[in-house]
Amino acid sequence: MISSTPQKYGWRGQWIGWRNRLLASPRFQRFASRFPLTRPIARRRARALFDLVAGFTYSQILAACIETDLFEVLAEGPQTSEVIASRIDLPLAGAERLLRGAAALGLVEPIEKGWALGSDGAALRGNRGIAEMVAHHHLLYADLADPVGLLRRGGGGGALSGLWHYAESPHPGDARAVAAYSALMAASQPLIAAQAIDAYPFHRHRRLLDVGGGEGAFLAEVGARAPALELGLFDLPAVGDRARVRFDSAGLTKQPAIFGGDFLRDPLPQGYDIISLVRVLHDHDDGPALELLRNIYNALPSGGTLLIVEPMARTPGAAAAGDAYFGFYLLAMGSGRPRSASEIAAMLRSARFSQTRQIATAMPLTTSAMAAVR
Ligand SMILES: CC(C)=CCC/C(C)=C/CC/C(C)=C/C=C/C(C)=C/C=C/C=C(C)/C=C/C=C(C)/C=C/C=C(C)/C=C/CC(C)(C)O
Ligand SMILES: C[S@@+](CC[C@H](N)C(=O)[O-])C[C@H]1O[C@@H](n2cnc3c(N)ncnc32)[C@H](O)[C@@H]1O
Repeated sequence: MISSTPQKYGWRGQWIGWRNRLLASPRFQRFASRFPLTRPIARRRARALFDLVAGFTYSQILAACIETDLFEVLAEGPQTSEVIASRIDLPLAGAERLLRGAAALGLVEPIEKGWALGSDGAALRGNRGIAEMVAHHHLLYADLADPVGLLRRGGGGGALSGLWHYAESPHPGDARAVAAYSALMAASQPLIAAQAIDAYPFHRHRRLLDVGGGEGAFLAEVGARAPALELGLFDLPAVGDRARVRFDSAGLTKQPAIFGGDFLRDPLPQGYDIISLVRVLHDHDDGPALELLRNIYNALPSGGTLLIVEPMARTPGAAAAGDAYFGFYLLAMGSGRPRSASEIAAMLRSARFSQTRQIATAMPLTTSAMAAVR
């Protein structure tokens, strides 16, 4: 065990110590909750702390709404408790308990003689990918039942890692193994693609290669927005096969080229003036991540662009998503970590890229972007 030697952290450390002693004092808390000027602040902070303590219950109420298809039922219009109970296949008491809980969270709304979809329920329903994410969270939830154990083990080895470890298995070509994860990624891709397309001028390029492009959901969206762009996709062979099926039915003007291989071992195809890495870099530990960046550097022409799109750590206003959610998600997955924009920029420089620049996106909570030039 490392002994904690007293250290001096300057005036900021002293201020934090004084502030924390005050905030922890029951007498101060009692005073602040009663004094009219501090009462709103005390209530707000208590509410935020309560959400932190009880948030897993809220998530499970949401999971029950998704599993029972409650939002779909309410999207047809307001309904009585009795009708809802029969439609979502719960006893009346159970349905009413769920409806009350969901109403408290803004997901549904009580209305005369019944219930309607709430405003957050409606926003959530508008993004199908979120429902898919919620539905697969039972895997992460199981892994997080023992968070300290997970941290001690260094992550992985649990329910979530089983979903994606095909990529590191000795036979990563198994169609069944890749199906669930690839479908999940494709379903959640619209959340990401729309922001990347709004933020980055793809039409200025001629040929785009999406590395780790999954089933091709990202390319299909970019292709629809920039039809002159020639498209290519690189992923494991079994995943590429799934992309072929999607492209066949997507009605793109030109069929994208599909390359099957291992981006850590095989050379990437050349002749593309932009390569994208969408939700890929953060899946990998630093060593393989740097290998991948070097592989991309070697494939790009001089002046070619690498575009990295993924949630990033320490993003102002989105640190809870980057550092807390994705930090622990990737821990449970068993490899990778969310990196900050400056960490990614440093990795890009060690892979000999230049002109790294962050690209502002509309929703950094789920998507940040960075470009660099060979
Ligand atoms: C109309 C009236 C009366 C008033 C209008 C007022 C007004 C302007 C309201 C705004 C309403 C509005 C437009 C709301 C919009 C809400 C939105 C866009 C909400 C979006 C929420 C997004 C969420 C919750 C996203 C969640 C994403 C998750 C959990 C993603 C998980 C991704 C994973 C696990 C990816 C894994 C990839 C891997 C494996 C790590 O590589
Ligand atoms: C998190 S998914 C992202 C998929 C897609 N870009 C998206 O955002 O929906 C990571 C992708 O990288 C692929 N992948 C992982 N390891 C790989 C490897 N060594 N070689 C090629 N592709 C790999 C996976 O098959 C998967 O499609």
